[in-house]
Amino acid sequence: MSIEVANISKIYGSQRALNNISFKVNKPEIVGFLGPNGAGKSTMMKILTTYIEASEGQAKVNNFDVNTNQQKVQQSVGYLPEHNPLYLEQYVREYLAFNAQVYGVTKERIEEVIQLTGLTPESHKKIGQLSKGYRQRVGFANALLHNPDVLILDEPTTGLDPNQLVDIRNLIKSIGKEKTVFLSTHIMQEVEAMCDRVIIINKGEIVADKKLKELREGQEQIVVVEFDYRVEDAFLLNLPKVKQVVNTHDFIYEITFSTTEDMRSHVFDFAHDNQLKILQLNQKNMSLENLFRELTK
Ligand SMILES: Nc1ncnc2c1ncn2[C@@H]1O[C@H](COP(=O)(O)OP(=O)(O)OP(=O)(O)O)[C@@H](O)[C@H]1O
Repeated sequence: MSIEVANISKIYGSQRALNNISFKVNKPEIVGFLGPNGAGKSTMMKILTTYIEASEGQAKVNNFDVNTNQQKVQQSVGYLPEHNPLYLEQYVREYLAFNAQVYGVTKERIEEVIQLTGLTPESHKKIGQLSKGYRQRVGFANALLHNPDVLILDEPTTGLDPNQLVDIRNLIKSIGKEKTVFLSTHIMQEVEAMCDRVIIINKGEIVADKKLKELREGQEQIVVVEFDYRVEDAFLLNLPKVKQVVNTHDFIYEITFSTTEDMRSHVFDFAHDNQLKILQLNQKNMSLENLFRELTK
């Protein structure tokens, strides 16, 4: 087992930031740790990376106890903290070389992680000269330096532009084929795009632990369609298996179907038959969003 958390609590003064949390993560697996602001995500990650100690309970990473075997835990984990502490005056290679020394890794490995994280074109620059996305890549490169089995990423894509978002997501997905990735986020699309499983935390307690596949199965589906013209909601209710139609904006409609079968082709045919032009047509998996709203409100 890569991560094993048993009855962990963390108390700050009079506040219980984590309350009796238990979960396990296998290898290879990408698990999204999802929760609203202040839910306790970073606190849990800091405990797993030995930055802080839990008040109660036990946690193991790569079978090493975070309290009694901190060094082994640190060797097993690559950590990308929420506020990545980079030295802006240092050059990319200089920064990585410094940390490589700490871990005792080779120069070849530095070049390997630079390549792996797509840093090559920017690797001659000072960290302060890099865009946010590239700084994030430096954080990734740093977390990967010692080739850890477990990656703990605290909100790895916050503040990235859509292109960099896609690159970093792809990077995480490819890493997750071999390693354990435990990443926190409060963005549901992030979980849907990358994760095998989601653990939802609210006010320091786990409120859901589910495989994404399970969530997708047996649930309803929403198709978002934009026409070039206003359509009566009631008219769209003639679509097969339709449950609800909501006109969310101008000519944009969210149509809920009580099936997991991809209904976009039916919407397309419907538009064609009724001389409507489609300006956008997307499938939205609402199950995670519904679950999140229900469990964290
Ligand atoms: N060092 C600290 N001292 C006191 N309270 C703290 C400390 N660190 C965190 N907390 C509190 O613990 C709770 C959980 O915080 P945490 O940072 O773990 O949440 P989070 O889920 O990561 O939030 P966000 O999504 O906003 O980053 C919050 O109420 C926070 O104010």
